[in-house]
Amino acid sequence: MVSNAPIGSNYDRESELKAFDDSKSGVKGLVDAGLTKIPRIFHHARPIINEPKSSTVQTQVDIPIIDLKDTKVVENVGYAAENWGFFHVINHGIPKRVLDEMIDGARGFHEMKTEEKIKYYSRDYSKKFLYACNFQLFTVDAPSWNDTFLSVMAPKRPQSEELPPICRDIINEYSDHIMKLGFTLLELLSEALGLKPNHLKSLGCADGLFVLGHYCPPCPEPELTFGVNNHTDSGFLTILLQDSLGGLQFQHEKKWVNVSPLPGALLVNIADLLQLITNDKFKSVHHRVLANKGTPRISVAAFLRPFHGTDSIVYRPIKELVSEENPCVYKDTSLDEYVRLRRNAEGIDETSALAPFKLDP
Ligand SMILES: O=C(O)CCC(=O)C(=O)O
Ligand SMILES: [Fe+2]
Repeated sequence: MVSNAPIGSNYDRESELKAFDDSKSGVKGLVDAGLTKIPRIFHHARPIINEPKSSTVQTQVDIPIIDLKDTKVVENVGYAAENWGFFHVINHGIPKRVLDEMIDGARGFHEMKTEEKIKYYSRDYSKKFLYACNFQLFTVDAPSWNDTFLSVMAPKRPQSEELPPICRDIINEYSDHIMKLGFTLLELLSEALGLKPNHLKSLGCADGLFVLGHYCPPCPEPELTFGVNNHTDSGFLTILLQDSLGGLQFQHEKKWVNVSPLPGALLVNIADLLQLITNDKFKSVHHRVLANKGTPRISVAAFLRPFHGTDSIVYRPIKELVSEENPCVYKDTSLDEYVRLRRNAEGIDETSALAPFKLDP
């Protein structure tokens, strides 16, 4: 594996990672302890401080806004999925109260007393609810400055007592809404592909729902790390709720675009498996979150994805989307192989996690 580890980083990294993980209090714990410099394990090999800003970030870009009540919604959503991979959705029908309570619930969880929160700290992915600092803490070259909880909401809801009381009700309510919205989006995307409305749903694109609550506490040296490392999402579709701070950027025309939060809107992005089954028609694009000095940033990402235990399922481009003019570009790809190779590719920034599955690499 290519290493992105900072030059001169010949310290006992494994021990530092382990000691940090054993504390079970995440990056929030470090900040609460009054840290003024970030630990070396968080130093990125290619930090934001080394990026020539003017040439890498586009500032004045209007990202697509999809109005679900617009008569041209199918055409609009298809255009955005093909040309941007990211779009805002408005008139989605989820009440503002639910969005606000979901952000507050995620904040409430991460700001609980450490002794209550550490009960949930785990890397046992068979659990329905767990929290950790970086689920890939030990495999990435530098972790993100971010603590996350993960709640597996479909195909089967967790038992009530598996969810923390502080956010139990809102995670359930939010997930009901997100599932409905997810079905609507999959219908629109199916139609935009010229398929029957239920096509993507019938392929299992919304069988699994993971809800992730991210918390990026203020970072004393934001220029040396990232709030969320550069990545593409691994499922089919991601629906993101973010607070008003901003910091998310995605790749468009080889530059980073800043996503200014749009109050009341949700941000949707195409993930890798949807790019694969649409034979590259829809684009799963790289994105990242900048760390910041000032205020904790909260975001909630809902992943529509396959569910645990479906590792042997094989994905391939939808046959209706393949033709002589549009030949199939992917080999048959099993979920477990995709997950395994994806892990190996972490930290190699611009490489698509789908690259190993291309027929003509
Ligand atoms: O927090 C964000 O804005 C983005 C989170 C994200 O990209 C993810 O959870 O995959
Ligand atoms: Fe993401």
